[in-house]
Amino acid sequence: MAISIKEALGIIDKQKIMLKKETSCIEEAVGRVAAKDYYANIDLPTFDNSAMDGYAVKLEDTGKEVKILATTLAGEQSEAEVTPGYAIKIMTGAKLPKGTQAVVPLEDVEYLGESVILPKKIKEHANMRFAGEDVAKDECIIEKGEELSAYKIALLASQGYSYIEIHRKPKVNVFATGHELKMHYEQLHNAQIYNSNTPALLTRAKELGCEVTFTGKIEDDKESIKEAIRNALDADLIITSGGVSVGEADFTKEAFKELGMEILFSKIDIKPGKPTTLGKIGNTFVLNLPGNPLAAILNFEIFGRFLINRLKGKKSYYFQPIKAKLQEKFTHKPGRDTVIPGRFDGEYFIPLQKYGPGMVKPAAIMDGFIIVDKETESLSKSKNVLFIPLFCESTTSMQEEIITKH
Ligand SMILES: Nc1nc2c(c(=O)[nH]1)N[C@H]1C(S)=C(S)[C@@H](COP(=O)(O)OP(=O)(O)OC[C@H]3O[C@@H](n4cnc5c(N)ncnc54)[C@H](O)[C@@H]3O)O[C@H]1N2
Ligand code: MOO
Repeated sequence: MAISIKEALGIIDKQKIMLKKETSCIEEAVGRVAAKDYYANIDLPTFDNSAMDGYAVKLEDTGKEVKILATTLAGEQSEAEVTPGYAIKIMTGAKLPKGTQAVVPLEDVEYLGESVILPKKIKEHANMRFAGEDVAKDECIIEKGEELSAYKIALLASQGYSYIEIHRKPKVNVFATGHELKMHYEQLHNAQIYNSNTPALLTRAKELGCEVTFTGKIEDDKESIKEAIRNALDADLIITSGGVSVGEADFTKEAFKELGMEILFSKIDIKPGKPTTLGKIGNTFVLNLPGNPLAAILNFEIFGRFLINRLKGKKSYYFQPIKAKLQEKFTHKPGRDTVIPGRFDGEYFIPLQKYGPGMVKPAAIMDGFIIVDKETESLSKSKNVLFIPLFCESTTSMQEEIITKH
């Protein structure tokens, strides 16, 4: 019996995942997932310091002439103290001398040689940066399960961390069977087609942070397929496409079955992709996607991506859709929850004009998709839809307004 999309995701959610760890230097850890919590070793800033090149002063000297007592540069520890009638010249980032109540920028004073005249208004604590105002010592800076961006790596570096414990990349093995398939570097003969699914799944899994292996083209007999599966069982996930429906001349399904694959689900109430199957042999997950290219890709984006995020050890692995408006009224044949690929222009979701399950181009031009509920017959223009993006970087071919105004 077919299960719903949510039930299928629920099954993936409940799986116990065996996560392995490794240590990496922080610069190599971008895109990886932290395997433990990291805490601040020091306050940031580490000491009170100046935000401007200027003069450290007392507030009571506002508008007065003060003598320049000393100069302090970044990296220096000044012994001098600010007292009434005196200012200490200070550079950006330099430790604030004792007694500082504000820093006045160089350009705001009248320079008289050995003294300066301060402005008529000085705010308490102006241009002063305080220890711990950015990061407080002992606060958690990276949580276990967080994906490491370049800027989280900067945060680790600012705390003196050189190495970080991360989860191992999920190992993914991608498979191709089907005697009509040729690789793009081979010669096509009558009624043959190029295998576009394997390159799609290989590169997308890589893009999502997996270590990917391609088990070349396998002979279309059961023993060869079984041998290839046995060789791939050190992977966390084997992905295949094709041979999941009811057609003849496909041994993929049988080969997995004979190797003891436990079926987690085998039919989903989804269009396209009803035959998408997830199983497990030992600790290796097996995702059998439909052969139809768009069906394979859309189902990979829903179930494969979700599973990979779990295999990466990410703590936030649920989809976070973007609320978009539907550009035009949309009609839908009720029956199955349906995945509609489309574009997102920052405000509107625009379904693609053509998107048959056997097509390749729609996946290349979509920004993401919406999933229309099986009982929904139509969605009105401007209706809010839940858009699931493929990529988060939002760019366009035309220059757009980027400044927010009142
Ligand atoms: N009588 C029925 N026929 C079909 C049904 C059904 O329920 N009853 N389901 C249809 C649906 S839905 C889909 S999806 C496909 C799924 O079929 P398979 O997963 O068994 O895939 P194949 O038959 O091997 O291939 C389908 C289609 O995709 C092309 N293909 C396969 N692999 C690749 C690849 N690596 N790169 C590019 N294209 C590929 C293949 O040539 C076929 O055109 O079955 C429907 N039929
Ligand atoms: O449901 Mo199939 O998976 O149409 O393409």
